[in-house]
Amino acid sequence: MPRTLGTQITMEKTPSYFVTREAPRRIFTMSRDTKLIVVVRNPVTRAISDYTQTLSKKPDIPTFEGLSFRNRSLGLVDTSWNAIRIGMYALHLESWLQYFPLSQIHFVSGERLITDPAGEMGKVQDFLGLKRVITDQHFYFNKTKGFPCLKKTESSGLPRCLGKSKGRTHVQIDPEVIEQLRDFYRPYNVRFYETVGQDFRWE
Ligand SMILES: Nc1ncnc2c1ncn2[C@@H]1O[C@H](COP(=O)(O)OS(=O)(=O)O)[C@@H](OP(=O)(O)O)[C@H]1O
Repeated sequence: MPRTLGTQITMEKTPSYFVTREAPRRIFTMSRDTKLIVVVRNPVTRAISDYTQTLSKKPDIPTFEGLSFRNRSLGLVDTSWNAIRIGMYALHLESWLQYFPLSQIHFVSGERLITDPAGEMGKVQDFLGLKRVITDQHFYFNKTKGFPCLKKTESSGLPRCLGKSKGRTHVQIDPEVIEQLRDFYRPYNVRFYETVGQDFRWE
């Protein structure tokens, strides 16, 4: 971790920590005061996004429909496939709660991060105990990108959107498979909402 002054906070971003079994203990051992931020989105959309990203790097992989099930006609979802397993948020959260209180974990809605980036960033700043510096004035909706972008960056003063790998057009998936996955995730989602005390309204 980089060294910081007393007036600074260190931030580190590794999406895989949330689903890595040893991560909570290791981070707790390093600093029990660490604040954790997790961006969560509808696990079905997340799985399709994950698959779309992998497909762009390895075009020969099997279909999403094929990878999602151990036995599709029996509705047996393959929970060993990472794209599926990662979205079982309630399970992963349990490991973190063995070390960190819920008050030290903040969940950002991936959906609201797109529809209301300033609102979500406002809550992140509050959670970190920072003055709300990032506001609505920092964002604009870029029609070409189809996502909110920054009006200007600190370094160049120019507008900046996220790169091509963020906000790809998703692969078309059989609607029946989407329905099966929604059914699969529902109990995990409900348990997750109950644990964090927030309904993300994923349907
Ligand atoms: N402002 C803005 N611009 C572009 N994309 C945005 C933005 N806000 C959120 N998102 C969503 O971020 C998704 C990609 O983030 P990831 O977490 O998958 O990235 S990574 O794991 O760090 O590579 C990406 O997912 P996909 O749409 O599936 O590509 C976006 O939906």
